[in-house]
Amino acid sequence: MTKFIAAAVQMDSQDDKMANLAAAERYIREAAARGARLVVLPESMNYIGRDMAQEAEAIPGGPTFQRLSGLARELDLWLEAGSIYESNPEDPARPFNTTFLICPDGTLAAKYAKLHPFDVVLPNGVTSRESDRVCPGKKLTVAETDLGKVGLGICYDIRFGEMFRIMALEGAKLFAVPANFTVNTGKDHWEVLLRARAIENECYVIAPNQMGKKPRFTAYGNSLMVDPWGTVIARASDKPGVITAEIDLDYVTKVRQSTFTLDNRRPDVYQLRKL
Ligand SMILES: NC(=O)CCC(=O)C(=O)O
Repeated sequence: MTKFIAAAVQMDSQDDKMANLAAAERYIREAAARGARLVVLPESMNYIGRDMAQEAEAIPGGPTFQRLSGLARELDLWLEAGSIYESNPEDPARPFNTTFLICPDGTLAAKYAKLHPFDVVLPNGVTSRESDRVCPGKKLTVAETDLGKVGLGICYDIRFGEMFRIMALEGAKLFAVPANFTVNTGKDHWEVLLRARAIENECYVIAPNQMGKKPRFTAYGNSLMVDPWGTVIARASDKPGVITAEIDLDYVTKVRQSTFTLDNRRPDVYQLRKL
């Protein structure tokens, strides 16, 4: 399928998992009613609080996976489930922050654990040490779907251009980047980073963000969908909700055949290495 509708869901998730899942279900149903074949949820969609380890679940198999899998099957769509905390048997106190893609038949297509924990000291004095509470993943993930190859990243990952370039070289034409991006950084960096990743890799970017006050910072909202030319094709308001836009994979080819940023690289002079 070269043309389809995709949706990004902006949420204000808090520490009530049942309420977050009920909200996600409402938005997924709304996206399906608006014709979406692919729905992308934000980072930490089912829980934002201080007990990450306690709230961690198995993927697949856990209750959040089961509920979302049932919805993907019922609504016959691809569901990129934002991220949840995934149980980590080797270090139970530090779960993974994992995003996962569910096929329309309800099975798991792919999962990806955030590679880059949000370990920063922000200009407003806020310090984040996600790696104290979350175990970083160890591999990149490009999911095969009947909508094309989808490269997966989570929030702070968007700052690491190498990762997205490698996924583009592996065939991704679309990146799904669920986020819980801060207001403090987001006002200057969010849109610029998303558009840069889209332009330099000539890919669509679907980036649903959290909004509202969280325990450690306020989330920026402004969920975006960007096309391979870098044009913003959908932007959320300052409320939770669904944005949709048409994805046209032929347009990816058209842009790639105009600016040639993937073809005109100079691997004889510099190279990206995946270890
Ligand atoms: N949840 C995150 O990874 C936050 C990333 C963020 O806000 C940033 O500025 O980067």
